Amino acid sequence: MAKTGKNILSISQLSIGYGSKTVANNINFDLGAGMLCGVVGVNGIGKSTLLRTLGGFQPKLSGDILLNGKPLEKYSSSSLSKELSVVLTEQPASKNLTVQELIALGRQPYTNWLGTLTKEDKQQIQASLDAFLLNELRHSKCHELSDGQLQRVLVARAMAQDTSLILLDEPTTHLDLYHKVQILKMLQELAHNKQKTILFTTHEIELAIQLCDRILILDGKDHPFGDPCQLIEQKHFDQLFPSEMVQFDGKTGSFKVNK
Ligand SMILES: Nc1ncnc2c1ncn2[C@@H]1O[C@H](COP(=O)(O)OP(=O)(O)OP(=O)(O)O)[C@@H](O)[C@H]1O
Repeated sequence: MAKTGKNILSISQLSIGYGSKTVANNINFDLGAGMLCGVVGVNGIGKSTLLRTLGGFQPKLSGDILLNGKPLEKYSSSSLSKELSVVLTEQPASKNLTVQELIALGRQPYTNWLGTLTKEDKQQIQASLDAFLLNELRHSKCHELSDGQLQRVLVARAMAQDTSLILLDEPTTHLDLYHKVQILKMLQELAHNKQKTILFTTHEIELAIQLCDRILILDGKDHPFGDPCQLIEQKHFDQLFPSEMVQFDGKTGSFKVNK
């Protein structure tokens, strides 16, 4: 089960955007160890912008991002790589690497300048191969993999990096329903069993409701955050899409198309 306690990620009064263009402001939420959190919202509302800001790829406009109690901008890139791993939608640059080699790259923050893998590094790589069912594929080249297999490899690399926070941008894109559920369940297990804090953007709202411990709804106004059941009770999903087309059914936690 997810644990509460000390916050791994603490966001207050955060504004995100590009130069003079504010994409979203007044974002507030906290995540403890062992929590799986989905970020949902309509196209263009700012999910990827938030993820890139939390990952340190672009500056915040204002507000506070605390990672393990320390402002994100105070981390050096080498110390940040031991606290935060990011899985983006882009394909890996080195698709000629084998699955095992790509996952081993997750150990880079811990290896010496020769890149020598210690016993602990090798154990972490093996644990990541096991957790994401990649043993049989360990010697396959990444360019030979299906989208679902590649996504598992990318998340396994983040697991090998062994950071307290893992951010993922749309990890279920291009996957069929079975493989969407598979990857989200693996993320849930990683969060709950290894006490990782995991935040991902998604359009799979119904799956996020079923599997996440917390959901952040980017709605262009208040950005509700909380336990999925609580957000349903407070009717926060009802306004997400224009009601003439799609309606949310709070009893089933699913969306229905108006015929
Ligand atoms: N590099 C950029 N410079 C300026 N504006 C940008 C840039 N990238 C994105 N935007 C704008 O920021 C807003 C939020 O985009 P973002 O990609 O974060 O939304 P999103 O919720 O992830 O969308 P989607 O669900 O379609 O992936 C959009 O209006 C987009 O046009």
